[in-house]
Amino acid sequence: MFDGIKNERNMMIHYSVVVLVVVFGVTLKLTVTEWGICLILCGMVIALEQVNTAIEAVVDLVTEEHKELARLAKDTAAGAVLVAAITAAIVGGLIFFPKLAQLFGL
Ligand SMILES: Nc1ncnc2c1ncn2[C@@H]1O[C@H](COP(=O)(O)OP(=O)(O)OP(=O)(O)O)[C@@H](O)[C@H]1O
Repeated sequence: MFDGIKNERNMMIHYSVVVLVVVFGVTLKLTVTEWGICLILCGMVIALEQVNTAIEAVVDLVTEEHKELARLAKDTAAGAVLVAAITAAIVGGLIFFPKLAQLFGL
């Protein structure tokens, strides 16, 4: 599951965010639907990070030369993780910000 320092660091960041989501989710009393959405998004980001790691490994296995297709494969896989992470952050904000604002009376 954890391969390489950078990938291990990325996974630790993802799992730290999951812990924060669970802590804030319990504190702010998310509904079942909100829990479902948050868990799907967390799972999507972590799964895509694993696919990204797999694609990097396969590319490095196939060639160590500098090739356009290798660059395309790695950058597209990394881009997929980024798109998922940005989507998760936006949807997480839509769920958590109104509850936080209400909690702090804003
Ligand atoms: N064989 C290659 N041919 C062409 N470009 C490459 C190749 N290997 C890596 N690159 C380029 O260098 C960047 C960094 O490659 P590296 O193998 O270090 O991936 P990485 O930093 O672990 O990836 P990421 O940060 O996207 O998860 C890639 O995103 C890609 O643009």
